[in-house]
Amino acid sequence: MLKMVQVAKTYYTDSIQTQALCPFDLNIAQGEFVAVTGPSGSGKTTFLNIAGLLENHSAGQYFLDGQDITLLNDKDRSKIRNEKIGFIFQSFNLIPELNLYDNIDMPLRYRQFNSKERHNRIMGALEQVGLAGRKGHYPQQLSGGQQQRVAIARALAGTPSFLLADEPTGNLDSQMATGIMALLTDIQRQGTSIIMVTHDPQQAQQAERIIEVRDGILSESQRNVKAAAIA
Ligand SMILES: Nc1ncnc2c1ncn2[C@@H]1O[C@H](COP(=O)(O)OP(=O)(O)OP(=O)(O)O)[C@@H](O)[C@H]1O
Repeated sequence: MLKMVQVAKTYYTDSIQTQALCPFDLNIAQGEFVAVTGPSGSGKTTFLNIAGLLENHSAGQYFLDGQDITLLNDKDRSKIRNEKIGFIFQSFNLIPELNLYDNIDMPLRYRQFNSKERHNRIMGALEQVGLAGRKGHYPQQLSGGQQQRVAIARALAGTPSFLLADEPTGNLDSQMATGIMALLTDIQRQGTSIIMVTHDPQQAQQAERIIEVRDGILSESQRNVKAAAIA
């Protein structure tokens, strides 16, 4: 599904070069749950931005579902980003002026779905996160955990190849965080791959694979046999 070959990232600012990511190879298969950990400034966000096509890599090749992303222009990259990648952020990133239904509809409007198809996708996703009854409510009428569920529904409604989650429980108390982790595990078991950046070692342990980033170097600890066995 996702294949990176000798991908690297260097930032050039004035006369300063920062090698944010050293060349690495990575394969992630359909349905895998991968946690990305590492200290502040190690390169996690850079990795996530490259995987999510929000930033260009400066070397190497990135294949998504067999397609070489490296060769695409900005317009085609945006299209693939919208169709194949679902984003979940620490701060939910819902639009306060829109109700839950319309929040989920927003990215679908950029796709070629008719209104019935969009409706079915929105309601299906809301049901999956247990909030179908709240579709007319606004984000501020929901708890933090519920808002993150809506953000997950928004990501799922587009049936992406994978979800990219950046500290998805960073703004939640531990009970809500547990609920969100259970939901993500459920989604992964249904076949959607998840790549999740987390500072929380306990959360990382719930993934099947743990990638650690240190000073721009990616390394993978042994497959998490326990999580894989439970899955
Ligand atoms: N736009 C940029 N221009 C120049 N350097 C950058 C840029 N973005 C990131 N860097 C540098 O690249 C390195 C990796 O940064 P990155 O944000 O990926 O780390 P991180 O692991 O996500 O950190 P945190 O956990 O604090 O968010 C850092 O040295 C950072 O200063």
